[in-house]
Amino acid sequence: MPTRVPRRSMEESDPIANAIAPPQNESPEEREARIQKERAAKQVSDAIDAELSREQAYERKRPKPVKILLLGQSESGKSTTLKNFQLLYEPKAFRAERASWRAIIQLNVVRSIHIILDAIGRAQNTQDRPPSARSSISSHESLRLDAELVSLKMRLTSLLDVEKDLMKRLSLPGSVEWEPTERPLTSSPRKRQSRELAVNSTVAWKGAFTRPESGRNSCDTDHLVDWDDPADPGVLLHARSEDMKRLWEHPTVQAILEKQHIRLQELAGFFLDSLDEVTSLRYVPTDDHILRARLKTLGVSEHRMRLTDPTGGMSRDFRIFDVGGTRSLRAAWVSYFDDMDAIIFLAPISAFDQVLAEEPTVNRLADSFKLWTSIVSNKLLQHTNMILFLNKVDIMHAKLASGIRLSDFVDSYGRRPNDFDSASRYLRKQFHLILKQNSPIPRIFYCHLTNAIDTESTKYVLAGIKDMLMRSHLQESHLIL
Ligand SMILES: Nc1nc2c(ncn2[C@@H]2O[C@H](COP(=O)(O)OP(=O)(O)OP(=O)(O)O)[C@@H](O)[C@H]2O)c(=O)[nH]1
Ligand SMILES: [Mg+2]
Repeated sequence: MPTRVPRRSMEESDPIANAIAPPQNESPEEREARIQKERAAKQVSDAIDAELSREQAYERKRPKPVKILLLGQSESGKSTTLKNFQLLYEPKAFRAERASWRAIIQLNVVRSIHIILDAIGRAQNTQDRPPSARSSISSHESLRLDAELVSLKMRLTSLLDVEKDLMKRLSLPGSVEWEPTERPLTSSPRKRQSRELAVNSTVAWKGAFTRPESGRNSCDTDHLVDWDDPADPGVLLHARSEDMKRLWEHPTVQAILEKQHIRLQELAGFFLDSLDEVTSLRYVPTDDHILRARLKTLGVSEHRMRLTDPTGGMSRDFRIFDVGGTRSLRAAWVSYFDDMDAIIFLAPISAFDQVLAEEPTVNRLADSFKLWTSIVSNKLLQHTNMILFLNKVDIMHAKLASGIRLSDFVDSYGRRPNDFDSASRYLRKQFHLILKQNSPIPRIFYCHLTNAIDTESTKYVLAGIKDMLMRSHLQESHLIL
């Protein structure tokens, strides 16, 4: 026969009731004081509840933010486009970050110098080999390093310390990584190993270089940098400025770079033509320099800004998402596809003769076409506005003008003229065709030829996009007819 378990009292079975039960043997005065306290606590709790419901009601009534996702392969210009948005709509905050960008530009300079030193090293190795070993790379044989070049090389090796110092300051735990990247600058089979700095966008790395007392909205750029810092790498860069210039302008260096197919001017974060400014003692980057600074993105960063519609005077919250474009990071994009109002897809058309840093067998333009196809055909994005930026048109102009032929890399271009208008029209048509043939439901093709480091022209493109999105967003919210 089952034995009956006696029912426990409420206090015994419920630990919460147990905890808040009045103490035993309470005197009438103690009871009164307790009741007063409980009444006051309930008033506070009711006030918090009322505030929460008011906030929830406000959130429900408030129009949803306009969401924009920036997509495209690595180095396509996503972060640069975000910088343009910030410069246009949050100029104070953008400029308050100059000290951090100063450090990145210094790193970019040192990286370019290292690429040159590595190239000289390779040329020297070739020269030092016995003639029998040199026969297969005979194009390097005519190069001779003069005494000046050898001593420049030795002196500039000290810049390694600048790199180390900047890295130490940037290296908040988990904030940055050195990405070992293959960096072949052309489709040439020759591979070169070089390292590129990448920052995890979720970490506040920018704080490492801004003086705490300067504040985020400080406009006084001179106060952003700690000029008395004895470890400021700007001092050594200034001391080596002439050496760097002589190295970069040295005819033998130019010949070595050409022979090794290295086009430094096209490299992200190229500042060797601005060494006077960048290495001056009290250098603070201009807006243009910040746009040209290169820092690879890891992860996804969200930027919030409040934009105003100039006609109706209405304001809307905008959220812009910037992602890392390297192949290994693309799987993370899909979790941001839901609920986006627009995607700005960047295809750097000047990269038609380059390969991916992370996958040296893949042509960069082919990768952009493939990526665009997969984005426009994605069902999760069928209602999302697609805005295509055919970016880096400045480099495209220069490349075609220098005689590099699009048809050598894009067979279907055939015998069309090798000028910018024909080439850009052709590529634009190909991207349009892909959109038409692959979109799950018909959509408008918005396309702009852009140079994201040119603030003036980009300003108009972004303002147009903002107005278009604001209007369609308001219509959807039934706030305008
Ligand atoms: N000349 C030129 N340079 C550009 C243009 N757009 C971007 N850049 C430069 O190209 C480099 C790469 O741009 P980013 O914006 O960092 O590229 P990203 O797409 O964010 O790259 P990941 O973060 O690796 O995905 C930067 O140094 C930019 O200054 C352009 O239209 N013309
Ligand atoms: Mg980026």
